[in-house]
Amino acid sequence: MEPEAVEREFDVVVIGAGAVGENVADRIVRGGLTAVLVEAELVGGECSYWACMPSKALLRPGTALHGAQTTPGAKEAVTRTLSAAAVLERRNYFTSNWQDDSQVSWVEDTGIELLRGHAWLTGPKSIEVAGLDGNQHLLRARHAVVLATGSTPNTPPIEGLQDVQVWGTREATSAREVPERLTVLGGGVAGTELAQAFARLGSRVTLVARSGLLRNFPEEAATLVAAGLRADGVELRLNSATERISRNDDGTLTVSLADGTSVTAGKVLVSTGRHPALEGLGLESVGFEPDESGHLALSTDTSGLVQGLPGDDPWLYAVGDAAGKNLFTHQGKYEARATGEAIVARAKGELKGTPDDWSRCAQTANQHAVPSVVFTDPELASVGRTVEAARKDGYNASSVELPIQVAGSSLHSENYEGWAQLVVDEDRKVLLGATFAGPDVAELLHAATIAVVGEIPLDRLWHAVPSYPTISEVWLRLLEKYGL
Ligand SMILES: Cc1cc2nc3c(=O)[nH]c(=O)nc-3n(C[C@H](O)[C@H](O)[C@H](O)COP(=O)(O)OP(=O)(O)OC[C@H]3O[C@@H](n4cnc5c(N)ncnc54)[C@H](O)[C@@H]3O)c2cc1C
Ligand SMILES: NC(=O)c1ccc[n+]([C@@H]2O[C@H](COP(=O)([O-])OP(=O)(O)OC[C@H]3O[C@@H](n4cnc5c(N)ncnc54)[C@H](O)[C@@H]3O)[C@@H](O)[C@H]2O)c1
Repeated sequence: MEPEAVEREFDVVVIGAGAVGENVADRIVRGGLTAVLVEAELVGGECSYWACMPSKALLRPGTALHGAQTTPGAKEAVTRTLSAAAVLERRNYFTSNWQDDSQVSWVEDTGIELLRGHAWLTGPKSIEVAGLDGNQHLLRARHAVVLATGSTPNTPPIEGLQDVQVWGTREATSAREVPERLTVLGGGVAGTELAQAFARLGSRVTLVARSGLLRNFPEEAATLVAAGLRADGVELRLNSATERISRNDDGTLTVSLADGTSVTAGKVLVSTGRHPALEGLGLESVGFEPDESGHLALSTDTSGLVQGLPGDDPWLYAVGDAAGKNLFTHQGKYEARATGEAIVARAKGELKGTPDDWSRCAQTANQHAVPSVVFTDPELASVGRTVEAARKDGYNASSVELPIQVAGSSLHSENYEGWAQLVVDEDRKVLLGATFAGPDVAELLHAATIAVVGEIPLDRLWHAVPSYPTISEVWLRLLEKYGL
């Protein structure tokens, strides 16, 4: 006879120990409450093992090499190409060889209880866990349950896709070999980054996008990235719908496009977006049903509190990719810090209702200043609103843009090409957004994030003098062009 599962009680149950779940639990125990973190796979989640870290580890050596190759004096010293084996080895190092011991130690040292297994809700504040130890565990949350379950790749409606084996981003980022030919489906951030990474490692890459490349960014910036990919030999098949995928006798995969042409490669990477991982979580037991597409989506307030639950006990939260707002590790961790603070404050009776904007319990930056970097070469870094988004949101917005041509950029590398844009709220004379594209512009971004979050008036920003000779001098040129 199976032993009866024993119910254990914690102040907070966090489902999912990715970067986001870890940060919520950390804030909870720092606030003096108890937390259990339930994880079905590796502690550290997607970012550490199959997303940010391995993809950036695959990209960085190519960027470093290209940096040297475009700097006279250094380029003469570069006589060889990337060592794919060494790059993959370095990637293995950054994923800790897919072992989570160090993150488990951190969890334990922080005072968070870790439970390995698959969790689901059975009712309000009640969770069941199929433990990896073979036992069933029942958990009861005194104050809150946090869904930090991440996201799941979308499966595009392509005929034949279910019958062949393709790569998702997990398989690409953990690849042990570099395929001779690779077809990438999807012109978003993941597809663009991984197309360049594999091209620089030696694959012949074709990227198929049903519309343009990096459509969520200003066109001038995306065009520079497209040129960077083409220079690396990536064939871009833009505005090309994929109709069918089939396996050939030699094991290769042929992707047939709507224009009648086709692309054949040993591997096909499908990177066509992601949706919150909320299926199988027992959300039906607390009243949520999937939409027509079969997906569940939750709406959350600025503290991460799930909206639409019966009663007024604030107990269910969703953060990070699971909340579906901004699919970035840094923003998910920001949400986690705010949610953790809010749960503690509510438990202590210090927070009633919705938190004030810009307070420690609120994710206010989500509405104004989400930074993101596409780690291609050239890089694309942006924060806040594009001019179109600003106008759509009712702002009286203007923009100023320039190619990046300053002393710092010309010293940085030969034929440096970059582009920068500031988006200005004409009523308040503050920045609503900024975009930079070009080699090594990622580190310019935080200055823009500070300016947007701080709502620094432009006539005060004028006094923030960029050092000479740096690429940041483009700030001065942009403000001059604006009229200061
Ligand atoms: C290829 C790629 C590259 C990326 N690069 C970047 C980048 O450079 N910078 C950046 O900011 N973002 C990047 N992202 C996005 C980033 O990876 C995600 O935003 C981030 O991982 C989300 O963290 P999370 O904790 O919300 O989810 P996850 O990291 O997915 O963690 C969720 C965890 O929950 C667990 N889980 C799920 N369901 C259950 C359950 N029922 N019971 C128990 N455990 C469960 C999962 O096993 C998982 O460990 C990238 C994404 C991809 C795909
Ligand atoms: N550097 C970073 O911060 C980084 C890197 C990679 C991924 N990410 C995150 O991971 C998430 C997932 O990345 P992603 O690139 O998969 O998503 P994405 O939303 O950035 O791009 C998805 C792409 O797939 C295309 N697409 C969607 N359905 C399609 C279909 N049926 N057929 C063909 N194309 C289709 C879209 O047009 C789009 O170009 C992103 O939201 C991003 O936030 C971040």
